[in-house]
Amino acid sequence: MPARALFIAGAGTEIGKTYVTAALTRRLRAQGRAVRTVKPLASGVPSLGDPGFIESDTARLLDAQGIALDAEAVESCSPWRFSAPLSPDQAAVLEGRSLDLTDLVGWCRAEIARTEGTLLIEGVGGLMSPVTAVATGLDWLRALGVPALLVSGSYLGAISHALTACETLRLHDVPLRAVAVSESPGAPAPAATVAAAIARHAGAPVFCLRRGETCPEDLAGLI
Ligand SMILES: Nc1ncnc2c1ncn2[C@@H]1O[C@H](COP(=O)(O)OP(=O)(O)OP(=O)(O)O)[C@@H](O)[C@H]1O
Ligand SMILES: C[C@H](N)[C@H](N)CCCCCC(=O)O
Ligand SMILES: [Mg+2]
Repeated sequence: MPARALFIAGAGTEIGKTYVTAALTRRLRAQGRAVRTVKPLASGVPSLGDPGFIESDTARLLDAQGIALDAEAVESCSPWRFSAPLSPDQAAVLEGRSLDLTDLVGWCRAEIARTEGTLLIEGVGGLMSPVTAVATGLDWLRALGVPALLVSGSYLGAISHALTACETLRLHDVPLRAVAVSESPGAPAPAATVAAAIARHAGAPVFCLRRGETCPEDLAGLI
């Protein structure tokens, strides 16, 4: 039985995708549900031996799954890792490497087929950040044919960024399960106010994770 898969997309980069994905992973596990979380493509990743690796998306997602950090676990979570904190296509060029969308999609499909329960797939950067020289995260998501959870911040401007991503998903017939607003530091408006504004236009349920908060039960219930 293939996994129920969900792609976590961002209205932008460094917006809270990993924070929300890790929180959602912990909540699903607490509910006794089988869940696996992957970040297939990552940039800005130090080498495994670097002390900073513990702050990487891969390390944080493995920790949320209760998986010990070792080379095998890292490879199975994030097979394409690049060190430059840039768009993955640019980071790959700096290492003399390249990536084809067919390989990325093929890997994800194989993981969906072999995973029991729920498979959470964190994207990279924002929804339309390049993932290869010619493809964006939207191309990746459309090729997978799985629903999305969109992560927004609550900074000034976040409403338009989130609704622009929602509209893009709608125009491309990508099912949007929910929007999760992850509170941004120093935002001028309460995150709940930003979430309510997004909810008026998003056409999907909107949830809010204040700073340091865990994943709401009813968000996990939707997945
Ligand atoms: N609700 C929150 N409470 C506390 N910290 C948060 C929250 N949302 C985001 N952060 C923190 O903000 C920083 C950026 O968040 P995160 O790494 O999840 O972004 P991202 O969208 O996954 O970034 P990337 O595009 O690099 O994958 C991290 O240090 C994260 O722990
Ligand atoms: C380094 C950063 N945290 C992400 N891993 C990659 C962000 C790529 C953004 C590309 C873009 O949309 O401008
Ligand atoms: Mg992340």
